[in-house]
Amino acid sequence: MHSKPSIHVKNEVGNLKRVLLHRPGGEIENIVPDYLRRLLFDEIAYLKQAQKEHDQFAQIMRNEGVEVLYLTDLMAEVLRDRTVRKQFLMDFMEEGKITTPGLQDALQEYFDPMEPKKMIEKCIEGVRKEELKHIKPKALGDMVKNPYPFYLDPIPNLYFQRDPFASIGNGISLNVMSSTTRNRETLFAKYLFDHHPNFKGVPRWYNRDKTHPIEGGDILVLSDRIVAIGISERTDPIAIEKVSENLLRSDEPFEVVLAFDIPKTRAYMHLDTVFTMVDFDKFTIYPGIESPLDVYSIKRKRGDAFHITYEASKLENILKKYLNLPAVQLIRCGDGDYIAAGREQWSDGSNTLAIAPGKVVCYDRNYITNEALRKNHVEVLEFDSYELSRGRGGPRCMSMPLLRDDI
Ligand SMILES: NC(=[NH2+])NCCC[C@H](N)C(=O)O
Repeated sequence: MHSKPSIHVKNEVGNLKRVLLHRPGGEIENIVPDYLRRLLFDEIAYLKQAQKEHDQFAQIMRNEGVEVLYLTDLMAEVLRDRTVRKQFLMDFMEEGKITTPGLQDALQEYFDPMEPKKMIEKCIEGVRKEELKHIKPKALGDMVKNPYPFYLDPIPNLYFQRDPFASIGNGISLNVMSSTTRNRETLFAKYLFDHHPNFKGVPRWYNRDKTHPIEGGDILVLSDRIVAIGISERTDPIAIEKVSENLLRSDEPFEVVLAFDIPKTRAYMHLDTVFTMVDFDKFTIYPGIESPLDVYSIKRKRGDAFHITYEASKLENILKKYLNLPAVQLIRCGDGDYIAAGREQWSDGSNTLAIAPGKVVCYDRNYITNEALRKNHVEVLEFDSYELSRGRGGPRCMSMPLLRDDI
């Protein structure tokens, strides 16, 4: 048992103490129009501006006393160990579909002189064809010509640190991503939790060797008793059941998992694109998912049995009942206006990151929703959002809380 756990997240809104980010880098400049869709982007983004915005986001949190960690720094520490570095590269190549021996050797040679930080950045950025000069063909696959411009694909969605793993209580769900392009992101998380001295021994409620996908944007820790998980385009009910079983059987205080069945569409790919918590009794919600919204509760009964119940009641009532509150407030994206709601949801107006009860970080472009939040006595800290928003994710998607105060 740890004396001081490295993961402690028992709610969505308690004072944020430590957060994990990835600052977008060269991978953004390897997104080309032909592969936009497969890379889950809708537009070509301008990196310099995206980095400026990301730095503003990090600075807002630092100003509020949050310790900001970067994935590349932690991974560089992990890769200082030569054996781990070697194993990581093998795994990374295999998952990047580099399986022919000539190409494997050439890539190994290419990465070999690099410092760990440089190597990890390069893994994320992707490796273009012209970067590898000397490939000694050893198999048919090394010889055939292929017009695809990369040996290793870029990983442009890594700045959405919310998704590859999720902190729940003192453990994590090490996720299986629903797309090939994002699944390599979970390898970084695996190496972090397997090998970084600060993260060893953290319990896992799910693991990346499983078959059914679940992504962190669907997981909301509503309280130390209640976790909400979206059944979405990205998260399968079978994965939700598995996480629930492991979590509810553990010695964590969690008692109920609420599964929210949201529409399976790109615009609302995760629960946190349509529903986030902004205070202990306040939520933002995109009105397009409200009625009907099917919610199921998963509870552990005596012994080892689990009960799954359809919650036949309005969302407000379900939240009141499970969070033990006399009232809850739902604050609508676009302040309830149909056109504004659609526009602002598309740029993640409902995707707020709470850094304290009633204090959230938001994109500045969603000014109607931000005003609605303020009207409802929520403090909103804004930053620029021209470019980061092109990746279809907002402040919550871009951050993985590692430590939060209990409420
Ligand atoms: N937690 C989130 N809502 N993440 C948004 C991820 C956006 C990313 N382009 C994807 O499609 O996967």
